[in-house]
Amino acid sequence: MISIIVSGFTGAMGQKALAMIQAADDLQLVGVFNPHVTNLDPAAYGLDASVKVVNTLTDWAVPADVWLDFSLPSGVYANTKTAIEYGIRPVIGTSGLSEEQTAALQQLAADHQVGGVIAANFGVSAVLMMKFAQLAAKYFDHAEVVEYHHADKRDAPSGTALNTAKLIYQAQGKSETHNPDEQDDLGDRGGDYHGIKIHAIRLPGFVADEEAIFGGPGETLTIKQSTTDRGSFMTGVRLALDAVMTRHDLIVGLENLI
Ligand SMILES: NC(=O)C1=CN([C@@H]2O[C@H](COP(=O)(O)OP(=O)(O)OC[C@H]3O[C@@H](n4cnc5c(N)ncnc54)[C@H](OP(=O)(O)O)[C@@H]3O)[C@@H](O)[C@H]2O)C=CC1
Ligand SMILES: O=C(O)C1=N[C@H](C(=O)O)C[C@H](O)C1
Repeated sequence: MISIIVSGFTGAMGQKALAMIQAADDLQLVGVFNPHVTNLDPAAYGLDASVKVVNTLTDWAVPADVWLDFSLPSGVYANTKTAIEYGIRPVIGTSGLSEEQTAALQQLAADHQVGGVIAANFGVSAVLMMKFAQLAAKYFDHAEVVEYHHADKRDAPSGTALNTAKLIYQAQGKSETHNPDEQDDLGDRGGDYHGIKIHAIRLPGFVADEEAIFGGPGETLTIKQSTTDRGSFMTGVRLALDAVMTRHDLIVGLENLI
């Protein structure tokens, strides 16, 4: 039995995670966390009386095997740090951790011998999209990333888009160059990660799509994945929940598990 705390439990992904845990015989929900909730009665959220509802990280008092986090970029670092300090294995889906924060958390996890996973995307199609983009980047000097998300998404670019740009940059081994005469009066050319432009679309109707577009002399290559149901992320979450039980390091990227 794996005991789990779900952080960000009132959100879209938190709710999917609760449903997945409640449907599994070998997973047990022991706590939920959101600093903004004031009602600490589990019944108010349709949860079993044994589940602790917590709204502060101070003096964390709910022991668990795993801290599953789908919260917000503003809170994810403190949440993960607290989990590790209390010996709770972090499985982090929340976007927005910087490279410095990720490195600091990996060091903290190593110091405490706590296993964990940080994954920009738990979807198999997105993980493959990133792997294929990494491969294509060796053959193309120019790429742009486009991500399409639901209108409620609070952060931009998506963690997946940023991670894709990072992988492309690492594979190319150099920053991309652009037409020096380019003019961008309205910011239409998007965000910039070492010259790789990132464009973020926010529209109702989308769940999460990401694409990497490569261009070379006389040809282009588009690698695109589409998420049509958040339930698809739960396959990867389940993989991570099982994996962290036997790991003693903090793994970054689901591709390093599958
Ligand atoms: N890795 C992956 O595969 C996926 C990752 N994500 C990422 O997961 C995160 C959540 O996405 P989504 O569920 O759609 O977003 P939502 O905005 O629906 O949910 C976020 C929830 O977190 C709560 N919250 C706010 N601050 C904190 C905090 N410090 N600690 C704990 N909970 C907090 C919010 O409460 P309140 O409303 O009161 O502020 C809200 O209920 C995002 O970063 C998103 O990018 C999403 C899908 C897949
Ligand atoms: O907010 C979302 O919805 C998603 N967020 C993650 C991200 O920022 O990459 C993963 C996926 O794109 C869905």
